[in-house]
Amino acid sequence: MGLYLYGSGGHAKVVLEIAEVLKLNIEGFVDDYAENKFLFNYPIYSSNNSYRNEEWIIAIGDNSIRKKIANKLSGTFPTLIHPSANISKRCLVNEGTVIMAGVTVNSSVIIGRHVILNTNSSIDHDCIIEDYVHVSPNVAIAGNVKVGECTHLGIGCCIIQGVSVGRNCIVGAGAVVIRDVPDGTKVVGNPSKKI
Ligand SMILES: CC(=O)SCCNC(=O)CCNC(=O)[C@H](O)C(C)(C)COP(=O)(O)OP(=O)(O)OC[C@H]1O[C@@H](n2cnc3c(N)ncnc32)[C@H](O)[C@@H]1OP(=O)(O)O
Repeated sequence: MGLYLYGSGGHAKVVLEIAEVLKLNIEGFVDDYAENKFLFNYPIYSSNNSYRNEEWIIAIGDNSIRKKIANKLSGTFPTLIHPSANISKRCLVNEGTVIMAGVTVNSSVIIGRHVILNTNSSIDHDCIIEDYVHVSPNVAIAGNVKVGECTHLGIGCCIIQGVSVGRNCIVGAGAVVIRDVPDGTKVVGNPSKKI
């Protein structure tokens, strides 16, 4: 049984390289919208093929699409952790989550299902990162922060300790979050404000 990557876009290319460095048995990609039949010599299949209890990584950056696909796929969802990531032995990483090169996760953190911890992001002690969150490259999250389901933290933003960011939020690139962010809010700037 091999691993299928659902999606064949830019994010999937980066996920592929983690699977390769981990020497996993990669079957190929699944993408109904791909223009080509292959990506880097791996086949791109249709989602209409018959799949039985396969291993999947949903390699799509958009949180709501990732959630939708997770809810319709059956099989197993491994976690992919790049060997250069520095993950505390006292944290919990749930199924389907991808952790990219250079990420740091410190003690007592809980990471949900199908989360993306993108390149060089840093998550400090006692944080809770809920399902389907995307933490973009170079994000810095201080201790005791909570990030709600499906929230996107934009590239290079930072969040001070103890703050709670709600569900379905967007934190803009480079934002500095110093206060709680309610569910469904888009914030930008330093200090971050709703737009
Ligand atoms: C590996 C990867 O590629 S991972 C993906 C990484 N990508 C990201 O992190 C993208 C993050 N996205 C952003 O920062 C976006 O700008 C968003 C989502 C915050 C806003 O996007 P939109 O809703 O389309 O807003 P829009 O571009 O219309 O801007 C609205 C206003 O907010 C301002 N604004 C937008 N983003 C930011 C930002 N990051 N910081 C400060 N101000 C911003 C704009 O200048 C504009 O201000 P104005 O009305 O005074 O002209």
